[in-house]
Amino acid sequence: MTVVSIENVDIVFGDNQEKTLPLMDKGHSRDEILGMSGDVVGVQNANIEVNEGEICVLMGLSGSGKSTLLRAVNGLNKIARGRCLVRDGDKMIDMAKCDETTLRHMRTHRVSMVFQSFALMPWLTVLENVAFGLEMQGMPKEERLQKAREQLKMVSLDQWADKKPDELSGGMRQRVGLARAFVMDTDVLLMDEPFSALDPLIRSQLQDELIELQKRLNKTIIFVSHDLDEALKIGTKIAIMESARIIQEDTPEQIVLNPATEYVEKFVAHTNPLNVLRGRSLMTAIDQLAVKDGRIMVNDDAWIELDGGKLIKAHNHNGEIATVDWTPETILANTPKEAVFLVPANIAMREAVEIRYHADQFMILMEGDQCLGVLQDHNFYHALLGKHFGRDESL
Ligand SMILES: Nc1ncnc2c1ncn2[C@@H]1O[C@H](COP(=O)(O)OP(=O)(O)OP(=O)(O)O)[C@@H](O)[C@H]1O
Repeated sequence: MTVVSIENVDIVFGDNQEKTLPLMDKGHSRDEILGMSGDVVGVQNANIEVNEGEICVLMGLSGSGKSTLLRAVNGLNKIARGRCLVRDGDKMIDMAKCDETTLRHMRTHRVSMVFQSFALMPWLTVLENVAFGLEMQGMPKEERLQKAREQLKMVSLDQWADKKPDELSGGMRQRVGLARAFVMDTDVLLMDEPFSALDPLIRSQLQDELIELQKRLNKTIIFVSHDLDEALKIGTKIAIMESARIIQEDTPEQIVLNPATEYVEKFVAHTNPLNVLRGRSLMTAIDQLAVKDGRIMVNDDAWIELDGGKLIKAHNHNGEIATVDWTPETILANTPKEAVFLVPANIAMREAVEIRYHADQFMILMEGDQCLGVLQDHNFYHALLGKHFGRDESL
């Protein structure tokens, strides 16, 4: 179900929109337009659909338009053209065109925002800060303090309820920010670089907590980040922005495998593929393996025999090799090191590397009883060195 739908959105800062919009349509660049009309193009022709339970990350360099687009979703930025629709029950409300009463209703019940600067009120306690938004919803005091307490527990800060924000570390304050957003129980959460001011360990921990909270609460989240590793970790969908435009929108794995432009490729070149890539995109497919005397050669020493795609045997020069049907529950220490592991085709690269670290042999990727391909060391090196753009068919 679509919860947020951004349709052909243009956002322009400045007073010359009648002049600027036609310049945009003629294909002038953002810099040219700044020179010609004095206006800054914040967002140009953005289109995104975010479904219930998705985390959509807007990613790009500073100034690319991420925050501008995010702020349009709760009506903080004026839209020059296009629509920004947010679900309200069975209706979609255009945040750019609705009246003040509807906008207030949407902001208190449907969309809430978490900022990079924690924006806590220093004179209120941690508990009161979390409960503050509920007061705006008109909830009675006891009920809102109770809800705020539950939420603080979820971010492990219940012991800190009566402290003031300045008695907390940055990471703790950002957790209060998260609790304050989640307590509102709105369907949509907008998060503008909420973790970027934190040191890497705390940041990674909060990312994990966000993913956990999200699993439990099934919110729809739009998250701004300039860090592709963060985007790949938490995003179910990533929209990459450059100079006010969305230049690629895709799943994390597809962004890493098929960067649309050099700009995206530069980001991807610095990421760690272990948590993103899956067996199917790393493997050498069965039909790419050489066949000698009816044997499908995995490497110089090992081969497999198939019948209608089903595995009959795996061999090497010592004879037949035992196989292990791997599942995520398999305890590697209890499995033979000499075995060929049969793994699901969507196995995460990290899991496959763990198996290879334990076992001496290649792996076979399975879909049901069908062998799709094999994974061995050069497939991993290939991905780790970022050579998976435009796959090398000779593998
Ligand atoms: N209120 C404003 N008035 C004028 N120009 C603005 C305003 N807000 C943003 N801009 C301009 O719009 C462009 C996009 O800015 P935006 O803050 O959305 O980028 P960003 O990708 O979020 O960058 P950062 O990561 O640095 O926050 C920039 O050129 C910026 O100068």
